Amino acid sequence: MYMDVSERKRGEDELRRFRTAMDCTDDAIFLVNCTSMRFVELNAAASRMLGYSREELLGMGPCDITAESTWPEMALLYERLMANSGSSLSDEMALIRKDGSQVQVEFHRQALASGPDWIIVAVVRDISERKEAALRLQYQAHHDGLTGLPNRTLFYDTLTRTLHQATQHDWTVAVLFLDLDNFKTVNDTLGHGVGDDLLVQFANRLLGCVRARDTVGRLGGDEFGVILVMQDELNDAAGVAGKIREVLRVPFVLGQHELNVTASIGITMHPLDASQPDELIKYADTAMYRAKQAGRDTFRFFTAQMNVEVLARLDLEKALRRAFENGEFVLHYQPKVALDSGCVAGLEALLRWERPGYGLIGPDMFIASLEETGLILKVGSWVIDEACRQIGQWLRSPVGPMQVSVNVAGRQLAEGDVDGDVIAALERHGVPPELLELELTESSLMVNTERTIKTLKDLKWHGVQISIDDFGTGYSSLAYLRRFPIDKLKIDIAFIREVTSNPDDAAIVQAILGMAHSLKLHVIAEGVETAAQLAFLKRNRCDQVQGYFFSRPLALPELEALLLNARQMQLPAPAILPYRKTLLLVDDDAHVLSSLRRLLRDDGYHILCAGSAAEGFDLLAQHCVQVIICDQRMPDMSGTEFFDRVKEMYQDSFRIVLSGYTDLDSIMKAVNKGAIYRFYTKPWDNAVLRADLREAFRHYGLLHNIDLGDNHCACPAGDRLPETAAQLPETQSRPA
Ligand SMILES: Nc1nc2c(ncn2[C@@H]2O[C@@H]3COP(=O)(O)O[C@H]4[C@@H](O)[C@H](n5cnc6c(=O)[nH]c(N)nc65)O[C@@H]4COP(=O)(O)O[C@H]3[C@H]2O)c(=O)[nH]1
Repeated sequence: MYMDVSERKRGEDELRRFRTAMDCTDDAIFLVNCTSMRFVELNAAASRMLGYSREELLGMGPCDITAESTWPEMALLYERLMANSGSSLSDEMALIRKDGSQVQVEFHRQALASGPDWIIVAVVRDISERKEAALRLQYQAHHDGLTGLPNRTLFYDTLTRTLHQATQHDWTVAVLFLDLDNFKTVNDTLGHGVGDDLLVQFANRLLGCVRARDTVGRLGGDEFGVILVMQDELNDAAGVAGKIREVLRVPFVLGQHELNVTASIGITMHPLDASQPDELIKYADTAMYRAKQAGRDTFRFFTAQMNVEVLARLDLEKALRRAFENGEFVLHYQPKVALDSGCVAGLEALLRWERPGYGLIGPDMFIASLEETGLILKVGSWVIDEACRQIGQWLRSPVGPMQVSVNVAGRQLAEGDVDGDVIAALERHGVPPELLELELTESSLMVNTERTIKTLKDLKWHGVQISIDDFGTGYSSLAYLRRFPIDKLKIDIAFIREVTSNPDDAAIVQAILGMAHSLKLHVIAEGVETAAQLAFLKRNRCDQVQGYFFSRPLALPELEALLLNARQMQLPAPAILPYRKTLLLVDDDAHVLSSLRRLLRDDGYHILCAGSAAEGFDLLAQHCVQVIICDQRMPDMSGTEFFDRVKEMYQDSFRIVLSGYTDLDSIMKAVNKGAIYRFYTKPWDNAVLRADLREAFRHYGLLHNIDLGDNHCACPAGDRLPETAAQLPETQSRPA
C-alpha cells in the first residue's frame, strides 16, 4: 500500500505538532509500546527529569528506570490497563536517574490502541519538593525544634512500640526521667539564649551516654526522657544514670560563662513497675521528684527495694575504693597438701578485707564489685605483689621456699598487664618464678583468647606455674584448654561435695583425673572436708587436696606457726590393714545393727556399721567392702535408692536388702535393675542369711580371683587403701 505525498506530509505535521505540544508541558511524558516494552516516544521534560538524552531513552524501557517493578509485574499492569482500555489511578514511585540518584514521582497511565499494537501513555510529575515538605512537617510534628530530639509524642510512640517488642522477646525496659537542677535560675539570670544553648549541649551529652538502640527525647522544658532496652536490669539502668551524672561533671561552656549543671533522675522498669507507657513515664517522674528531694544530682528507682539494693551497691563501691587507698586488704593463705606424702605442697593466697566497723570480710562479698568497677585491676596487681613479697620474705627466713598461688580475674587478663605485674613483682622481691602459681578460671580463658594465650605463654616461659581454677564448671573441653600452657587443674568444689555419694560427681572426678594425668597435668581437688572425700581422691590418685579437712585459710601468724612446726599434715590412717572379708551393715535402727553384729560375729568378717545411708557412703569410700546389707526403710534414703547409687560406684559389691512385705514392689524393681543381689523380708532366717553371706564372699573371691581369707591381705602390693571398682580387673561384672 502506498501513501501519497500529501498524506505523508499531513502525518509528519501532526507528529511535529504532537511533539511540540508534549514538549510544552513540565510533566514528563513517555509512550511505551506494550509488545516491545520499550519507549517509542517521550518529551523533553522526560529527558530533563532523568538526565538521559532522548536517543538514550528511546533505547530503553520502563523497567530500566525504576527498581520498584520487574518486567513481569509491569507487563501484568499494562495488560490490565489494556483490558480496561482505560487509564490507571495516579500512583507514586521512585525513578532512577542516569547518575543513580532517585526522583520521587507521581504518574498517571493510559492505554491506547495503535493499529495492532497498544501504546501506554505515562504522564509523570516530579513530586520531590512536595514529599520533602511533607517529611519536614512530619519531622517537625515529632521532634523538638531546639534539640532535634524526639518530642513527647514521638517519645511516647517509641515507648509504646518498644514495650510491645519487649513483651514479645521478654526484654526489660527502663524509662529514665531527667530534670536539670536549677535550670530556671540559669534562664532567669543568664537569659533564654544561654538556657537554650545549655539544653542543646545537655541533649548532646545525653546522646553520648546511650547506645544506638536506646531513645532520648525531650519531654518539655528542661525535662528529658530516656528509653533503655536492657539485659542486666538494675545495673544497666543505674549504670546509665551514673554515666549521665559523670558526663555532667564537665562544666558547660555557654558563651563567656562556665556552668556546672546537675540533673535529678527517676527510673522505672517494665515489667516490674508498670506495663503501660503513660504509667511508666508518670512513675519515672515521681521517682525523679524523690531524687530532687534527696538533694538533687542523684537518681532514684521508683521501687523502694531497688533503691535499697542499688544504693547498697554504690556504698560498697565507694567503700572499696577507700579500702584500697587505706590499705585495708590482706591476704590469708590456705595450705595445699600432697596426697602421697602429706606434705604442705603450697599455699593459695585468698583476699580478705578488714573493713573498719565490719570485721573481716570474705571475697564473695566484694570480688564481683571489684570486677564491675574495674578496681580489680589495681587490687589484682596488689595481690600479685603482696604474694611475691611474702614468698620472698619466707625464702629468706626459716620457713624457706614455699609455692603460693594467686587468683587472677578475667578482667585482669583482658584489660590489665598481668605479665608485666608478675615479672616486676618477682624481680622486686627476688622470687624464683616457679614459686608463683596463677589460678585462672575456665571462663576467664574464654574471652580475649589470643591475648590470654600470649600472656600465659610469656609467663610460662619465665617459669611461672599456671593452674585452672574451678575446673569442670566452664564446659570447656580439655582439648580446648590444651591451647593454654597449663600445669595443673583444680577440680571445683561442686564436684567434691558429694563425690562419695553421688555417682555422677564421682564419675566426673574420675574422668578429670584420668584425662588430666594422661595429658601429664597435675590435679588438685578443692573443698575437701571429710576423710571419706580424701580417701576417694587418694584412691583415685589425685595429686593434691585443699580444704577444711586439713586447714581453713589462715592469717599470717597462724600459718607461720603451722609452717614452722610441721609442714607435714596428718593423713588419716589407712582404714583396714590387712584387707579381709568386709561386711557393711546399714540401718537406722541400732537394735537391728547390734543383733546382726551378734549373729555374725563368729563368722570371721570385718563388720562395719552405719546408722544412715550417708554414713554408709562414707564407710564405702574408706574401706574395701565386698558385701553390704541395708535396711529398706531409712529416713534419709531408702535401701533401694542407696543401692542404686552404690551399684554405679562400687559395681562389684554384693548388695542385700532387708525389708518388710509392703516394700516388695520397689525391691523387685531394684532386683530387676541389678541394684540388689538378694533381699530378705523381716524377720529373716538366721541360718539362711549366714549361708548366703558365706556364699557371697566365696563368689566375690572367685570373680576377682582372690582368696578372701579372714586375715589375708588382698590389696595390690604397695597400695595402702583398697582399689576402686574402676581399677579392678575387667572380669568383675555385676554379681547379681
Ligand atoms: N566450703 C568450703 N570452702 C572451702 C574449703 N576449702 C577452701 N574453701 C574456700 O574455697 C575458696 C577457694 O578459692 P577459689 O575457688 O579460688 O574462690 C575464690 C576466688 O575465686 C575469689 N578470690 C579470693 N581471693 C581472690 C583474689 O585475690 N583475686 C581474685 N580475682 N579472686 C579471689 O573468691 C573466691 C572465694 O574465696 P574464699 O571465700 O576465700 O573461699 C576459698 C576458700 O576459703 C572447704 O573445705 N569447704
